[in-house]
Amino acid sequence: MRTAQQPATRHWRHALAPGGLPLAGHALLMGRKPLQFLASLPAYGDLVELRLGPRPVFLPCHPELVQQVLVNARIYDTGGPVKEKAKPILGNGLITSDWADHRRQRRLVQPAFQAARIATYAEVMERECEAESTAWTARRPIDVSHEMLALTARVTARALFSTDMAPHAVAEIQHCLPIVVEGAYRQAIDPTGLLAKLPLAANRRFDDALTRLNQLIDRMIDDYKAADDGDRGDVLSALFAAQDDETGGTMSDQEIHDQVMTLLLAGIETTASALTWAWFLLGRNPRAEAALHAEVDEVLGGRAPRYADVPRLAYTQRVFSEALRLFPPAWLFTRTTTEATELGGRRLPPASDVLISPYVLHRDPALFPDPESFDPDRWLPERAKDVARGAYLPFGGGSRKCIGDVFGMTEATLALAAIAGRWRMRPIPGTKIRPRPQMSLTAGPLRMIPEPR
Ligand code: HEM
Repeated sequence: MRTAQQPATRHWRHALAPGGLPLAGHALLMGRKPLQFLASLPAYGDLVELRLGPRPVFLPCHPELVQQVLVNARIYDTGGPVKEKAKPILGNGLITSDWADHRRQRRLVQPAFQAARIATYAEVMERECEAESTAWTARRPIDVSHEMLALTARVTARALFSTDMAPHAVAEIQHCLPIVVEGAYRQAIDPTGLLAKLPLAANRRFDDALTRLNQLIDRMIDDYKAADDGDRGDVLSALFAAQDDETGGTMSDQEIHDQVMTLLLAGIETTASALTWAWFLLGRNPRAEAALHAEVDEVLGGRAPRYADVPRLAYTQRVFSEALRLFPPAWLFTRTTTEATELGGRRLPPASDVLISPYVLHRDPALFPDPESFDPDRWLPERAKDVARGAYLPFGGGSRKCIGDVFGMTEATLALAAIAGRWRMRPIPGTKIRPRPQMSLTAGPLRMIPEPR
Protein backbone atom coordinates (compact mmCIF):
# COMPACT_ATOMS: atom_id res chain seq x y z
CA MET A 1 0.00 0.00 0.00
CA ARG A 2 1.20 3.51 -0.68
CA THR A 3 2.00 5.56 2.40
CA ALA A 4 1.74 9.29 2.87
CA GLN A 5 5.51 9.55 2.41
CA GLN A 6 5.67 8.00 -1.04
CA PRO A 7 5.09 10.09 -4.14
CA ALA A 8 1.60 10.02 -5.58
CA THR A 9 1.37 7.86 -8.67
CA ARG A 10 -1.79 9.49 -9.88
CA HIS A 11 -2.93 12.98 -10.43
CA TRP A 12 -4.97 14.22 -7.50
CA ARG A 13 -7.22 17.23 -7.89
CA HIS A 14 -6.61 20.00 -5.33
CA ALA A 15 -8.97 22.89 -4.71
CA LEU A 16 -9.73 25.73 -2.36
CA ALA A 17 -13.35 25.48 -1.21
CA PRO A 18 -15.50 28.20 -2.76
CA GLY A 19 -17.39 30.80 -0.75
CA GLY A 20 -14.65 31.83 1.68
CA LEU A 21 -14.77 35.32 3.20
CA PRO A 22 -11.82 37.51 4.15
CA LEU A 23 -10.74 36.75 7.75
CA ALA A 24 -13.55 34.29 8.58
CA GLY A 25 -12.80 32.06 5.61
CA HIS A 26 -15.35 29.23 5.56
CA ALA A 27 -16.13 29.38 9.28
CA LEU A 28 -19.61 30.81 8.71
CA LEU A 29 -20.52 28.16 6.14
CA MET A 30 -19.22 25.47 8.48
CA GLY A 31 -21.13 27.01 11.38
CA ARG A 32 -24.43 27.38 9.55
CA LYS A 33 -24.78 24.39 7.25
CA PRO A 34 -21.83 22.10 7.79
CA LEU A 35 -23.40 19.00 6.24
CA GLN A 36 -24.51 20.67 3.02
CA PHE A 37 -21.29 22.62 2.75
CA LEU A 38 -18.98 19.65 3.33
CA ALA A 39 -21.00 17.32 1.08
CA SER A 40 -20.65 19.84 -1.77
CA LEU A 41 -16.85 19.76 -1.67
CA PRO A 42 -15.92 16.45 -3.40
CA ALA A 43 -17.18 18.03 -6.64
CA TYR A 44 -14.22 20.45 -6.46
CA GLY A 45 -11.36 18.10 -5.73
CA ASP A 46 -9.90 15.00 -4.11
CA LEU A 47 -8.25 17.19 -1.48
CA VAL A 48 -10.03 20.41 -0.62
CA GLU A 49 -8.58 23.22 1.46
CA LEU A 50 -10.80 25.27 3.73
CA ARG A 51 -10.05 28.28 5.90
CA LEU A 52 -11.51 28.24 9.36
CA GLY A 53 -10.35 31.62 10.54
CA PRO A 54 -6.65 31.98 9.77
CA ARG A 55 -5.88 28.23 9.88
CA PRO A 56 -5.88 26.19 6.67
CA VAL A 57 -7.74 22.93 7.13
CA PHE A 58 -7.73 20.03 4.67
CA LEU A 59 -10.58 17.75 3.74
CA PRO A 60 -9.58 14.61 1.82
CA CYS A 61 -12.62 13.65 -0.26
CA HIS A 62 -11.18 10.59 -1.99
CA PRO A 63 -11.27 7.32 0.01
CA GLU A 64 -7.65 6.54 -0.86
CA LEU A 65 -6.47 9.82 0.62
CA VAL A 66 -8.67 9.32 3.68
CA GLN A 67 -7.10 5.88 4.17
CA GLN A 68 -3.63 7.37 3.96
CA VAL A 69 -4.51 9.70 6.81
CA LEU A 70 -6.10 7.01 8.96
CA VAL A 71 -3.38 4.39 8.61
CA ASN A 72 -0.55 6.85 9.27
CA ALA A 73 -1.51 7.50 12.86
CA ARG A 74 1.96 8.69 13.81
CA ILE A 75 1.98 11.52 11.27
CA TYR A 76 -1.74 12.20 11.37
CA ASP A 77 -2.27 12.13 15.13
CA THR A 78 -5.32 13.23 17.01
CA GLY A 79 -4.61 16.72 18.18
CA GLY A 80 -5.39 20.35 17.69
CA PRO A 81 -7.68 22.61 19.67
CA VAL A 82 -10.59 20.16 19.80
CA LYS A 83 -8.50 17.54 21.57
CA GLU A 84 -7.11 20.08 24.03
CA LYS A 85 -10.66 21.07 24.97
CA ALA A 86 -11.67 17.41 25.37
CA LYS A 87 -8.86 16.60 27.82
CA PRO A 88 -10.41 18.22 30.92
CA ILE A 89 -13.49 16.07 30.26
CA LEU A 90 -12.02 12.77 29.05
CA GLY A 91 -8.65 12.88 30.80
CA ASN A 92 -6.00 10.82 29.05
CA GLY A 93 -7.90 7.89 27.53
CA LEU A 94 -8.12 6.28 24.10
CA ILE A 95 -9.61 9.32 22.38
CA THR A 96 -7.33 12.00 23.85
CA SER A 97 -4.00 10.12 24.05
CA ASP A 98 -1.31 10.86 21.51
CA TRP A 99 0.06 8.27 19.11
CA ALA A 100 2.76 6.62 21.24
CA ASP A 101 0.66 6.33 24.38
CA HIS A 102 -2.41 5.34 22.39
CA ARG A 103 -0.73 2.12 21.25
CA ARG A 104 -0.09 1.10 24.86
CA GLN A 105 -3.61 2.06 25.95
CA ARG A 106 -5.19 0.20 23.06
CA ARG A 107 -3.31 -3.00 24.00
CA LEU A 108 -4.70 -2.66 27.51
CA VAL A 109 -8.31 -1.85 26.62
CA GLN A 110 -8.69 -4.23 23.66
CA PRO A 111 -9.18 -7.39 25.81
CA ALA A 112 -12.37 -5.83 27.23
CA PHE A 113 -13.83 -5.98 23.70
CA GLN A 114 -12.80 -9.52 22.70
CA ALA A 115 -15.51 -11.74 21.21
CA ALA A 116 -15.87 -13.84 24.37
CA ARG A 117 -16.56 -10.75 26.45
CA ILE A 118 -19.00 -9.30 23.92
CA ALA A 119 -20.95 -12.55 24.34
CA THR A 120 -21.25 -11.75 28.06
CA TYR A 121 -22.23 -8.13 27.48
CA ALA A 122 -24.82 -9.44 25.01
CA GLU A 123 -26.71 -10.99 27.93
CA VAL A 124 -27.21 -7.44 29.24
CA MET A 125 -28.23 -6.31 25.75
CA GLU A 126 -30.78 -9.13 25.41
CA ARG A 127 -32.37 -8.25 28.75
CA GLU A 128 -32.45 -4.51 28.21
CA CYS A 129 -33.77 -4.74 24.63
CA GLU A 130 -36.53 -7.06 25.79
CA ALA A 131 -37.37 -4.69 28.66
CA GLU A 132 -37.48 -1.72 26.26
CA SER A 133 -39.71 -3.50 23.77
CA THR A 134 -42.23 -4.50 26.45
CA ALA A 135 -42.37 -1.10 28.16
CA TRP A 136 -44.40 0.83 25.59
CA THR A 137 -48.16 1.30 25.43
CA ALA A 138 -49.89 0.57 22.15
CA ARG A 139 -50.56 3.69 20.07
CA ARG A 140 -49.19 6.08 22.70
CA PRO A 141 -46.58 8.25 20.91
CA ILE A 142 -43.01 7.99 22.12
CA ASP A 143 -39.92 10.09 21.50
CA VAL A 144 -37.75 7.52 19.74
CA SER A 145 -34.54 9.53 20.37
CA HIS A 146 -35.23 9.61 24.08
CA GLU A 147 -36.06 5.89 24.22
CA MET A 148 -32.98 4.85 22.25
CA LEU A 149 -30.71 7.00 24.42
CA ALA A 150 -32.22 5.50 27.57
CA LEU A 151 -31.74 2.00 26.13
CA THR A 152 -28.09 2.45 25.11
CA ALA A 153 -27.32 4.19 28.42
CA ARG A 154 -28.71 1.19 30.32
CA VAL A 155 -26.87 -1.32 28.13
CA THR A 156 -23.53 0.49 28.33
CA ALA A 157 -23.77 1.25 32.06
CA ARG A 158 -24.63 -2.36 32.89
CA ALA A 159 -21.94 -3.76 30.57
CA LEU A 160 -19.41 -1.48 32.26
CA PHE A 161 -20.55 -2.04 35.84
CA SER A 162 -22.44 -5.22 36.61
CA THR A 163 -22.89 -4.40 40.29
CA ASP A 164 -25.85 -3.84 42.57
CA MET A 165 -25.17 -0.15 42.11
CA ALA A 166 -25.97 -0.43 38.42
CA PRO A 167 -29.55 0.97 38.66
CA HIS A 168 -28.24 4.05 40.45
CA ALA A 169 -25.44 4.37 37.89
CA VAL A 170 -27.93 4.13 35.02
CA ALA A 171 -30.09 6.94 36.41
CA GLU A 172 -27.06 9.13 37.02
CA ILE A 173 -25.62 8.49 33.56
CA GLN A 174 -28.97 9.12 31.88
CA HIS A 175 -29.23 12.45 33.65
CA CYS A 176 -25.64 13.66 33.31
CA LEU A 177 -24.46 12.32 29.95
CA PRO A 178 -26.62 14.45 27.60
CA ILE A 179 -25.62 17.60 29.54
CA VAL A 180 -21.91 16.72 29.33
CA VAL A 181 -22.11 15.79 25.63
CA GLU A 182 -23.92 19.03 24.80
CA GLY A 183 -21.50 21.14 26.84
CA ALA A 184 -18.45 19.40 25.40
CA TYR A 185 -19.71 20.16 21.92
CA ARG A 186 -20.36 23.84 22.75
CA GLN A 187 -16.81 24.12 24.05
CA ALA A 188 -15.34 22.27 21.07
CA ILE A 189 -16.84 24.68 18.54
CA ASP A 190 -16.16 27.86 20.54
CA PRO A 191 -13.25 29.48 18.68
CA THR A 192 -12.52 31.91 21.53
CA GLY A 193 -12.26 29.32 24.30
CA LEU A 194 -13.97 31.87 26.56
CA LEU A 195 -17.49 30.46 26.62
CA ALA A 196 -16.66 27.81 29.20
CA LYS A 197 -15.33 30.47 31.57
CA LEU A 198 -18.46 32.64 31.63
CA PRO A 199 -20.83 32.38 34.64
CA LEU A 200 -23.70 30.96 32.56
CA ALA A 201 -26.41 28.62 33.84
CA ALA A 202 -25.48 26.17 31.05
CA ASN A 203 -21.86 26.11 32.27
CA ARG A 204 -22.96 25.47 35.85
CA ARG A 205 -25.17 22.59 34.69
CA PHE A 206 -22.27 21.20 32.69
CA ASP A 207 -19.80 21.47 35.60
CA ASP A 208 -22.29 19.82 37.94
CA ALA A 209 -23.04 16.96 35.53
CA LEU A 210 -19.34 16.36 34.85
CA THR A 211 -18.55 16.32 38.58
CA ARG A 212 -21.36 13.83 39.18
CA LEU A 213 -20.15 11.54 36.39
CA ASN A 214 -16.60 11.68 37.71
CA GLN A 215 -17.82 10.87 41.23
CA LEU A 216 -19.91 8.00 39.93
CA ILE A 217 -16.95 6.46 38.12
CA ASP A 218 -14.77 6.87 41.23
CA ARG A 219 -17.43 5.15 43.34
CA MET A 220 -17.63 2.27 40.88
CA ILE A 221 -13.86 1.86 40.96
CA ASP A 222 -13.73 1.99 44.79
CA ASP A 223 -16.58 -0.49 44.99
CA TYR A 224 -14.86 -2.90 42.61
CA LYS A 225 -11.63 -2.76 44.58
CA ALA A 226 -13.34 -3.13 47.96
CA ALA A 227 -15.39 -6.13 46.83
CA ASP A 228 -12.29 -7.87 45.52
CA ASP A 229 -14.39 -10.51 43.76
CA GLY A 230 -12.33 -10.91 40.58
CA ASP A 231 -13.86 -11.03 37.12
CA ARG A 232 -17.51 -10.02 37.17
CA GLY A 233 -17.71 -10.32 33.40
CA ASP A 234 -18.07 -6.55 33.00
CA VAL A 235 -15.85 -4.02 31.24
CA LEU A 236 -14.51 -2.66 34.52
CA SER A 237 -13.19 -6.10 35.53
CA ALA A 238 -11.46 -6.48 32.16
CA LEU A 239 -9.80 -3.07 32.56
CA PHE A 240 -8.52 -3.99 36.02
CA ALA A 241 -7.26 -7.37 34.80
CA ALA A 242 -5.52 -5.97 31.70
CA GLN A 243 -1.78 -6.44 31.53
CA ASP A 244 0.38 -5.12 28.71
CA ASP A 245 2.00 -8.01 26.77
CA GLU A 246 4.96 -5.83 25.88
CA THR A 247 5.72 -4.17 29.20
CA GLY A 248 3.77 -6.19 31.77
CA GLY A 249 2.27 -2.88 32.94
CA THR A 250 -1.30 -2.43 34.15
CA MET A 251 -3.51 0.65 34.32
CA SER A 252 -3.67 2.98 37.31
CA ASP A 253 -7.05 3.86 38.86
CA GLN A 254 -6.89 7.23 37.12
CA GLU A 255 -6.24 5.61 33.75
CA ILE A 256 -9.15 3.23 34.27
CA HIS A 257 -11.30 6.19 35.25
CA ASP A 258 -10.39 8.01 32.04
CA GLN A 259 -11.09 4.94 29.89
CA VAL A 260 -14.51 4.50 31.51
CA MET A 261 -15.40 8.16 30.91
CA THR A 262 -14.23 7.78 27.30
CA LEU A 263 -16.37 4.68 26.78
CA LEU A 264 -19.44 6.38 28.23
CA LEU A 265 -19.01 9.42 26.03
CA ALA A 266 -18.12 7.48 22.88
CA GLY A 267 -20.53 4.56 23.13
CA ILE A 268 -23.96 5.74 24.23
CA GLU A 269 -25.08 8.67 22.09
CA THR A 270 -23.48 7.29 18.91
CA THR A 271 -25.41 4.02 19.00
CA ALA A 272 -28.62 5.74 20.11
CA SER A 273 -28.45 8.27 17.25
CA ALA A 274 -27.94 5.59 14.62
CA LEU A 275 -30.82 3.53 16.03
CA THR A 276 -33.08 6.59 15.96
CA TRP A 277 -32.18 7.21 12.33
CA ALA A 278 -32.87 3.56 11.53
CA TRP A 279 -36.44 3.89 12.88
CA PHE A 280 -36.91 7.16 11.03
CA LEU A 281 -35.75 5.61 7.75
CA LEU A 282 -37.84 2.46 8.22
CA GLY A 283 -40.89 4.65 8.87
CA ARG A 284 -40.45 6.22 5.44
CA ASN A 285 -39.65 2.99 3.60
CA PRO A 286 -42.50 0.48 3.97
CA ARG A 287 -40.77 -2.13 1.76
CA ALA A 288 -37.66 -2.15 3.94
CA GLU A 289 -39.85 -2.21 7.04
CA ALA A 290 -41.79 -5.22 5.66
CA ALA A 291 -38.52 -7.04 4.86
CA LEU A 292 -37.30 -6.39 8.42
CA HIS A 293 -40.54 -7.72 9.91
CA ALA A 294 -40.38 -10.79 7.67
CA GLU A 295 -36.82 -11.60 8.75
CA VAL A 296 -37.49 -11.06 12.44
CA ASP A 297 -40.63 -13.24 12.29
CA GLU A 298 -38.80 -16.00 10.45
CA VAL A 299 -35.70 -16.05 12.65
CA LEU A 300 -37.37 -15.45 16.00
CA GLY A 301 -40.87 -16.84 15.53
CA GLY A 302 -42.28 -14.43 18.13
CA ARG A 303 -39.65 -14.88 20.85
CA ALA A 304 -37.09 -12.32 22.05
CA PRO A 305 -33.79 -12.18 20.11
CA ARG A 306 -30.67 -13.80 21.57
CA TYR A 307 -27.02 -13.17 20.84
CA ALA A 308 -26.86 -16.46 18.91
CA ASP A 309 -29.49 -15.09 16.49
CA VAL A 310 -27.38 -12.12 15.42
CA PRO A 311 -25.65 -13.84 12.44
CA ARG A 312 -29.05 -14.87 11.06
CA LEU A 313 -30.48 -11.35 11.44
CA ALA A 314 -28.70 -10.33 8.26
CA TYR A 315 -31.31 -7.92 6.89
CA THR A 316 -31.59 -6.28 10.33
CA GLN A 317 -27.83 -5.69 10.23
CA ARG A 318 -28.08 -4.29 6.71
CA VAL A 319 -30.73 -1.83 7.89
CA PHE A 320 -28.39 -0.60 10.60
CA SER A 321 -25.40 -0.44 8.23
CA GLU A 322 -27.45 1.65 5.82
CA ALA A 323 -28.61 3.98 8.62
CA LEU A 324 -24.92 4.39 9.54
CA ARG A 325 -24.15 5.25 5.92
CA LEU A 326 -26.81 7.94 5.59
CA PHE A 327 -26.44 9.39 9.08
CA PRO A 328 -23.01 8.40 10.44
CA PRO A 329 -23.02 9.49 14.11
CA ALA A 330 -19.30 10.33 13.88
CA TRP A 331 -19.95 12.63 10.91
CA LEU A 332 -16.67 14.52 11.37
CA PHE A 333 -13.43 13.87 13.21
CA THR A 334 -10.02 15.40 12.98
CA ARG A 335 -6.32 14.68 12.77
CA THR A 336 -3.35 17.03 13.08
CA THR A 337 -0.02 16.49 11.32
CA THR A 338 2.91 15.95 13.70
CA GLU A 339 5.46 16.82 10.99
CA ALA A 340 5.55 18.16 7.45
CA THR A 341 4.13 15.59 5.07
CA GLU A 342 2.51 15.21 1.69
CA LEU A 343 -1.03 14.19 0.96
CA GLY A 344 -2.20 13.60 -2.58
CA GLY A 345 0.85 15.49 -3.85
CA ARG A 346 0.10 18.53 -1.68
CA ARG A 347 2.60 19.59 0.97
CA LEU A 348 1.04 19.88 4.42
CA PRO A 349 2.99 21.85 7.02
CA PRO A 350 3.36 20.50 10.58
CA ALA A 351 0.27 21.10 12.77
CA SER A 352 -2.10 21.12 9.78
CA ASP A 353 -5.62 20.10 10.66
CA VAL A 354 -7.19 17.37 8.52
CA LEU A 355 -10.93 16.73 8.63
CA ILE A 356 -12.27 13.23 8.08
CA SER A 357 -15.95 13.15 7.25
CA PRO A 358 -17.69 9.81 6.81
CA TYR A 359 -20.80 11.85 5.94
CA VAL A 360 -19.04 13.35 2.91
CA LEU A 361 -17.82 9.96 1.64
CA HIS A 362 -21.12 8.19 2.32
CA ARG A 363 -23.12 10.75 0.31
CA ASP A 364 -20.75 10.99 -2.65
CA PRO A 365 -22.53 9.72 -5.82
CA ALA A 366 -19.15 8.65 -7.22
CA LEU A 367 -18.86 6.16 -4.35
CA PHE A 368 -22.47 5.15 -3.66
CA PRO A 369 -24.96 5.07 -6.54
CA ASP A 370 -28.13 7.00 -5.72
CA PRO A 371 -26.58 8.00 -2.38
CA GLU A 372 -29.68 9.66 -0.90
CA SER A 373 -31.82 6.54 -1.16
CA PHE A 374 -32.21 4.16 1.78
CA ASP A 375 -31.31 0.78 0.30
CA PRO A 376 -30.25 -1.78 2.94
CA ASP A 377 -29.61 -4.32 0.20
CA ARG A 378 -26.62 -2.35 -1.02
CA TRP A 379 -24.93 -4.25 1.84
CA LEU A 380 -25.73 -7.69 0.38
CA PRO A 381 -22.33 -9.38 0.04
CA GLU A 382 -22.51 -9.47 -3.76
CA ARG A 383 -23.21 -5.72 -3.92
CA ALA A 384 -21.08 -4.62 -0.96
CA LYS A 385 -17.95 -5.99 -2.63
CA ASP A 386 -18.24 -3.18 -5.21
CA VAL A 387 -17.99 -0.46 -2.56
CA ALA A 388 -14.59 1.21 -2.89
CA ARG A 389 -12.14 0.40 -0.11
CA GLY A 390 -12.29 3.08 2.55
CA ALA A 391 -15.51 4.65 1.21
CA TYR A 392 -17.61 3.40 4.14
CA LEU A 393 -16.21 4.56 7.45
CA PRO A 394 -18.90 4.73 10.13
CA PHE A 395 -16.39 3.37 12.67
CA GLY A 396 -13.32 5.17 11.30
CA GLY A 397 -10.22 3.18 10.41
CA GLY A 398 -6.59 2.44 11.17
CA SER A 399 -5.29 1.99 14.69
CA ARG A 400 -7.90 4.31 16.14
CA LYS A 401 -10.85 2.49 14.60
CA CYS A 402 -13.79 2.34 16.99
CA ILE A 403 -13.05 -0.20 19.71
CA GLY A 404 -16.79 -0.63 20.29
CA ASP A 405 -17.79 -1.42 16.69
CA VAL A 406 -18.85 -5.02 17.37
CA PHE A 407 -20.42 -4.02 20.68
CA GLY A 408 -22.44 -1.31 18.91
CA MET A 409 -23.46 -3.50 15.95
CA THR A 410 -24.55 -6.32 18.28
CA GLU A 411 -26.50 -3.98 20.53
CA ALA A 412 -28.23 -2.29 17.59
CA THR A 413 -29.14 -5.59 15.88
CA LEU A 414 -30.68 -6.94 19.07
CA ALA A 415 -32.53 -3.66 19.71
CA LEU A 416 -33.97 -3.46 16.18
CA ALA A 417 -35.01 -7.11 16.21
CA ALA A 418 -36.55 -7.00 19.71
CA ILE A 419 -38.61 -3.90 18.89
CA ALA A 420 -39.56 -4.90 15.32
CA GLY A 421 -40.72 -8.28 16.65
CA ARG A 422 -43.46 -6.54 18.61
CA TRP A 423 -44.06 -3.13 17.09
CA ARG A 424 -44.61 -1.34 13.82
CA MET A 425 -43.19 2.13 14.37
CA ARG A 426 -45.63 4.48 12.65
CA PRO A 427 -44.40 7.96 11.69
CA ILE A 428 -46.54 10.91 12.74
CA PRO A 429 -47.57 12.72 9.54
CA GLY A 430 -45.98 16.12 9.10
CA THR A 431 -43.03 15.34 11.40
CA LYS A 432 -40.02 17.21 10.12
CA ILE A 433 -36.54 16.09 11.08
CA ARG A 434 -33.39 18.03 10.50
CA PRO A 435 -30.08 16.25 11.15
CA ARG A 436 -28.22 18.01 13.95
CA PRO A 437 -24.51 17.84 13.36
CA GLN A 438 -23.27 18.10 16.93
CA MET A 439 -21.00 15.75 18.84
CA SER A 440 -22.97 13.02 17.06
CA LEU A 441 -25.23 13.43 14.05
CA THR A 442 -28.47 13.31 16.01
CA ALA A 443 -32.09 13.51 14.88
CA GLY A 444 -33.38 15.56 17.81
CA PRO A 445 -36.78 14.53 19.21
CA LEU A 446 -38.53 12.04 16.91
CA ARG A 447 -42.10 11.17 17.83
CA MET A 448 -43.46 7.91 16.43
CA ILE A 449 -46.41 5.71 17.31
CA PRO A 450 -45.76 2.09 18.31
CA GLU A 451 -48.50 -0.14 16.93
CA PRO A 452 -48.68 -3.76 18.03
CA ARG A 453 -47.89 -6.15 15.17
C1 HEM B 1 -22.89 2.85 16.09
C2 HEM B 1 -22.16 3.19 17.09
C3 HEM B 1 -20.79 3.80 17.01
C4 HEM B 1 -20.21 4.58 16.05
C5 HEM B 1 -20.83 5.05 14.75
C6 HEM B 1 -18.86 4.86 16.48
C7 HEM B 1 -17.94 5.58 15.74
C8 HEM B 1 -16.62 5.76 16.09
C9 HEM B 1 -15.60 6.34 15.26
C10 HEM B 1 -15.79 6.89 13.86
C11 HEM B 1 -14.43 6.32 15.96
C12 HEM B 1 -13.06 6.80 15.47
C13 HEM B 1 -12.84 8.25 15.75
C14 HEM B 1 -11.46 8.72 15.29
O1 HEM B 1 -10.80 8.03 14.53
O2 HEM B 1 -11.05 9.81 15.70
C15 HEM B 1 -14.72 5.73 17.24
C16 HEM B 1 -13.78 5.57 18.24
C17 HEM B 1 -14.10 5.05 19.47
N1 HEM B 1 -15.29 4.49 19.86
FE1 HEM B 1 -16.93 4.28 18.75
N2 HEM B 1 -18.67 4.29 17.70
C18 HEM B 1 -19.80 3.62 18.06
C19 HEM B 1 -20.02 2.87 19.19
C20 HEM B 1 -19.12 2.73 20.21
C21 HEM B 1 -19.33 1.95 21.40
C22 HEM B 1 -20.59 1.13 21.67
C23 HEM B 1 -18.24 2.12 22.18
C24 HEM B 1 -17.92 1.54 23.54
C25 HEM B 1 -18.72 0.82 24.25
C26 HEM B 1 -17.32 3.00 21.47
C27 HEM B 1 -16.10 3.42 21.93
C28 HEM B 1 -15.16 4.08 21.16
C29 HEM B 1 -13.83 4.42 21.64
C30 HEM B 1 -13.26 4.15 23.03
C31 HEM B 1 -13.16 5.02 20.58
C32 HEM B 1 -11.71 5.51 20.54
C33 HEM B 1 -10.89 4.34 20.01
C34 HEM B 1 -9.41 4.61 19.91
O3 HEM B 1 -9.01 5.76 19.63
O4 HEM B 1 -8.64 3.66 20.08
N3 HEM B 1 -17.89 3.34 20.27
N4 HEM B 1 -16.04 5.38 17.30
